[in-house]
Amino acid sequence: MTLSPGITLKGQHRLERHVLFDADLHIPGGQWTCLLGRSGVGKSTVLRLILGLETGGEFQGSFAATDGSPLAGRISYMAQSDLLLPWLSVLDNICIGARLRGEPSDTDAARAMLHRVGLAAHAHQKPATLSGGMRQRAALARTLFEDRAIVFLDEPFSALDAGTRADMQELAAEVLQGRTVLLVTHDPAEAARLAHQITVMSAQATQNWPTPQTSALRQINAPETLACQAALLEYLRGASV
Ligand SMILES: Nc1ncnc2c1ncn2[C@@H]1O[C@H](COP(=O)(O)OP(=O)(O)OP(=O)(O)O)[C@@H](O)[C@H]1O
Repeated sequence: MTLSPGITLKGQHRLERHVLFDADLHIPGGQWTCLLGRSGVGKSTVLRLILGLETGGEFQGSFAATDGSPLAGRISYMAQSDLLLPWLSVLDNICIGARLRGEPSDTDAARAMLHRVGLAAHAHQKPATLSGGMRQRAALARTLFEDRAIVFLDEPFSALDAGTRADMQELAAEVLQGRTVLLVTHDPAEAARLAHQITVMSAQATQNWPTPQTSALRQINAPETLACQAALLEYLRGASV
């Protein structure tokens, strides 16, 4: 795999007449950055901006990969809604990226990924026959299967029960090792466990929060993980959008 670049973004995003956020983001290459902040502050908008998708507003500023090459085509994206195509089987949804690019897809590898997210027995079902958590795991499998240098995950574990969530965090950390990951989450415990960098976003600024000294992926019950989680939660409860 080629080295995963970092991303910088600096500027102001306006929605109609008001400033939604003023951001100065430095996302390090090859690491996990967890982005937190109050609902509606613009976390998903940051992802959509960098992806070149519609945001409903206007951005004045710039963003770029730190290696100077275009970002287009190097990012895989898992949105909050699973975006599974209802007329395709789960397995065909996993392979959709290759199919859209006109490339052959490695069905065995796709099946192996489905196995890893616990959906091997559901490969030929349509998304509508799955539970919300199963659909989210199918979307995660599709994103991991894309094998890109940069990965954007927007609340990817939000529909999962606690045990499955911990399992999927570990799977994603393993598969995406060395990738540049930008994870939007509302869960301080998730950030404390997974992040190399924690960034808290408000309307006025983006600021980095101290991560534990230990290396990610951290033990859920390690004292430094719990301390980071508690301090972050306390801060977020007091933070305004
Ligand atoms: N396509 C759009 N058109 C107009 N406004 C939009 C559009 N997408 C998002 N917004 C608005 O931009 C603001 C930020 O939305 P965004 O989804 O980025 O927030 P968020 O921090 O990710 O929220 P949450 O944590 O609830 O997912 C909200 O006020 C939202 O209504």
